[in-house]
Amino acid sequence: MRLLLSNDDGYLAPGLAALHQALRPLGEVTVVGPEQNCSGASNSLTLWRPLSVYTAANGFHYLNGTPTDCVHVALTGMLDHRPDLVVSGINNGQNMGDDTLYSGTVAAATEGFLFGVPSIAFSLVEKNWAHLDAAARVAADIVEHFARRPLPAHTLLNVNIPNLPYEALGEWRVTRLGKRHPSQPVIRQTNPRGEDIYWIGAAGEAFDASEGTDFHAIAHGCVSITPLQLDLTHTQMLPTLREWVHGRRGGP
Ligand SMILES: Nc1nc2c(ncn2[C@@H]2O[C@H](COP(=O)(O)O)[C@@H](O)[C@H]2O)c(=O)[nH]1
Repeated sequence: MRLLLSNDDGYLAPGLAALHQALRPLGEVTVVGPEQNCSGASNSLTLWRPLSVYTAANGFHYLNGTPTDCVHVALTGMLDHRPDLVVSGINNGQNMGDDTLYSGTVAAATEGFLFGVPSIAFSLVEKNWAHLDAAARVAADIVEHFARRPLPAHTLLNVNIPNLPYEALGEWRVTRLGKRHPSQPVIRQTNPRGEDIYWIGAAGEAFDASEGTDFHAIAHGCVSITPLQLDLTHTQMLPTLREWVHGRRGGP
């Protein structure tokens, strides 16, 4: 297999190194990661300045842009081949429910998906890498299974892995995204120059963690595998909106 790896915690992050180490035996692995931590970067693309690509001593490429930039540049300007799989992570923390909208880790995989390459995002649900070795083994198990039984090109998977020793991990569960309550309010402070500054508050607690969700699977020690799609059309609203539009008086 030929794999393209990226992440959003930065090219020096332990999660990327562990993922690379775990996937190397499965084929040819190219790494293109962001120079900085881009957590929360979502699908942002850098359009207002050029990007520069560098190569670290360990052979990882990195660029002064976002996770989406990394995969975009790799697929359209660096690689002389189309990878069999784009793999993003292993994220330092969970990407469940609404997190997936803000996540740079998911965004890197999404960019591969948009270019027609099957893609997988991996996140270890608790920060600070306690059982990163176990998460890396799970990532290799899933990629190996994909190699044996490929999924269609239009595959985008969001995988969350419990923070547990490998032997304590439960089954792989196919899940849907749960939902969170809105984020906590910002934290306002004053800087040394007397100006207000704001820290984004914590993510909201789970609102829908019912059976079948990613939250539920993780709460039961299982690996959560969620298939994602990108069509944001709110189809259930279409009839209501048509009525709303056609209900205009004297309108065209
Ligand atoms: N509102 C907040 N959201 C948070 C916070 N920490 C994490 N998050 C959410 O999780 C993802 C992390 O994903 P990443 O792949 O971008 O690292 C992030 O995008 C948010 O959705 C937080 O403190 N507050």
